[in-house]
Amino acid sequence: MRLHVVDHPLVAHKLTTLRNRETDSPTFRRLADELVTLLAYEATRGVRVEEHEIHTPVAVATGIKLTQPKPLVVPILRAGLGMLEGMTRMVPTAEVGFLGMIRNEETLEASTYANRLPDDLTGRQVYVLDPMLATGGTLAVAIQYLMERGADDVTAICLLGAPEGVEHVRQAVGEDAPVQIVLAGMDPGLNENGYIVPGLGDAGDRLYGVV
Ligand SMILES: O=P(O)(O)OC[C@H]1O[C@H](OP(=O)(O)OP(=O)(O)O)[C@H](O)[C@@H]1O
Ligand SMILES: O=c1cc[nH]c(=O)[nH]1
Ligand SMILES: [Mg+2]
Repeated sequence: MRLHVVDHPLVAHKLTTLRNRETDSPTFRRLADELVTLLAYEATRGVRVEEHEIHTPVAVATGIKLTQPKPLVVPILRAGLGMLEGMTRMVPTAEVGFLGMIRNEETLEASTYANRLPDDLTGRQVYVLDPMLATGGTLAVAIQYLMERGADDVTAICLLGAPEGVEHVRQAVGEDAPVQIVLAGMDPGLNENGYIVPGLGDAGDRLYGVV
């Protein structure tokens, strides 16, 4: 499993504004959207492509195009929905499937309440979207499920992570798993409620104006 924390001043600048408790929901949504487009650039370096011949107005040229089957993008509802548009803007031909997951705020265990994915994920390259990687329980369950269903390459794009969460996912999927986590930032840890510190609070509530 590979971890990539994006090191770029624009990403850090947008993340700082995103964290600020004074940032309102419309601005939070716009920043999450902008951040995912920047992260997508890094996260898709390994997207599968094949040679593709085209005719320019001047000559024949060999370039590349995305291969079939298309990449599959899976936002984890609710908060992951705030990253979907930014991702599909970068990879417009991707197919989109959905997982609805909720973390029990007492036990911190994740459960799945919605599942709308293609029947067969054999050999699929999957991009999972979820802004927060806290204890890692949610992402570990999601990635394990996608791989059990046949996905053979999974990249999780998250805005913020904590070391405990990354290690939990690593333990769950295994060191050699074809899994990559791309983060805009890694925070020092979690508080007693399983929230990322300093973090940005509840990503879903902030995206969708829940006070
Ligand atoms: O790493 P974990 O400890 O599992 O926590 C992270 C999860 O918690 C948040 O979702 P939440 O359960 O609050 O659902 P929501 O998207 O509906 O807000 C977040 O979007 C992740 O899915
Ligand atoms: O810090 C956290 C942890 C879990 N979910 C969130 O939205 N934020
Ligand atoms: Mg939430």
